[in-house]
Amino acid sequence: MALMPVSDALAAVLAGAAPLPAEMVSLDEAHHRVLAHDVAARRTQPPQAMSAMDGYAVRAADAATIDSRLTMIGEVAAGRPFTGRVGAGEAVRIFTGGVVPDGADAVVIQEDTIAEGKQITIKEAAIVGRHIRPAGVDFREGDVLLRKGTRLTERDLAVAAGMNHPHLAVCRRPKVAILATGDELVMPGSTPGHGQIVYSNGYALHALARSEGAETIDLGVAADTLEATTAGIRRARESGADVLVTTGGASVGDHDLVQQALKDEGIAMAFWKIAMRPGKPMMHGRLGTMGVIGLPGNPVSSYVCAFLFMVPLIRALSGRSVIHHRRERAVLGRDLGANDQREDYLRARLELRDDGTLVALPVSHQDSSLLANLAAAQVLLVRAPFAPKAEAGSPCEVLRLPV
Ligand SMILES: Nc1nc2c(c(=O)[nH]1)N[C@H]1C(S)=C(S)[C@@H](COP(=O)(O)OP(=O)(O)OC[C@H]3O[C@@H](n4cnc5c(N)ncnc54)[C@H](O)[C@@H]3O)O[C@H]1N2
Ligand code: MOO
Repeated sequence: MALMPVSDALAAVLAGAAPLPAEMVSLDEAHHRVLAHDVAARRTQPPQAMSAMDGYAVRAADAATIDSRLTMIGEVAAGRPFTGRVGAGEAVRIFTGGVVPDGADAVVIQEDTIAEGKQITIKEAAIVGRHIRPAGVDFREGDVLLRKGTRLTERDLAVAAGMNHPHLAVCRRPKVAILATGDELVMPGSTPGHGQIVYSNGYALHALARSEGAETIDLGVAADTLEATTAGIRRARESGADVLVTTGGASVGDHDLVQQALKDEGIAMAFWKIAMRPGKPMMHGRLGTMGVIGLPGNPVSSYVCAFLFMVPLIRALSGRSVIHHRRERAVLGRDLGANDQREDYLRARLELRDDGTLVALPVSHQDSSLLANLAAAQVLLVRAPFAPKAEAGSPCEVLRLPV
């Protein structure tokens, strides 16, 4: 049976994944949240022309020559404007952030003056506009500086504050419930019995989902029975999860019960098995409004499929305008043989050569159980189905893994 291409599988996972409803949060809570609407400035910044330096506000024509003498008629500081007007031969003491008084068209910094009482001697010629920030030079009321779909950086929070928005409308965080399966799993720190394996997948899945802005719900590990797996699925639905991510039990073995349990619960299955390595037995469907991603149990398969499918889904539900991983160009660090029908995602190290070239060096063992080289890799090197053999130095495409 032909396996589903990765791009079709991703399109199926994202089909109908609309941004979750908006909620208002304070700026303190808005870091890394996703804007639900465009945000326009509520004020002009700076609202009036302001001094960029400490010195004297003058008429440039009066201070155009060295040793010009001016009379100081007042003072302006940030927040305390001068109400008068600067006339011929006059200067006003001004500080950084002070409103430039009427009549003045330049600021002479104090290092370029000699002050004796109210007499100011100019030691550096003034230039019209010098050291003045014109009104609106940063932004004007109504300017849209933050767009819907933006994941807010700390710099975005500062600009939102500057635009006078104490709260922002952001999309609700997706709730992602994570259910592991497997009788053989024991928790880190315990002493595994013969044939037992230490549970690891969930740690990467929770952290990855949270770093993408999801709220995660830990459904623990279900034993390899239909009852336990079904109970886990039901708890996901009761918790109001937007997405259920299962890991393990996805393949064809007698103890691989996830698909059966999902079917018994009435899943509308979109696909099972994709043309991808690692990750062939991945499945996806919908249980009512809850999206379901059934990840394979092999630790590398579980992580790589989560990175390729769960992450874009979380981004789409979060309302982000950019949801896809971006492929980068690199060159191969070693020869690779021809590929088969499965799109390959090879764990690789990334090196930056002195000439600026990025070199991707696939690790030699790509078995999907090997956690050590997953942790050591910086990128996934993507090889198309049936890609011919390729020599070291030839171009390739990589996806950077999160740091
Ligand atoms: N006859 C076939 N066998 C297999 C096929 C196939 O097409 N035909 N596909 C293989 C591929 S590819 C994959 S990937 C695996 C996926 O298997 P499952 O999803 O059923 O995963 P499990 O059997 O439950 O576990 C596999 C492996 O991973 C360990 N595991 C599982 N969960 C965790 C966890 N949370 N933390 C750490 N390790 C975990 C588990 O102990 C197993 O060693 O199927 C192949 N077989
Ligand atoms: O798809 Mo499996 O992940 O190759 O081992």
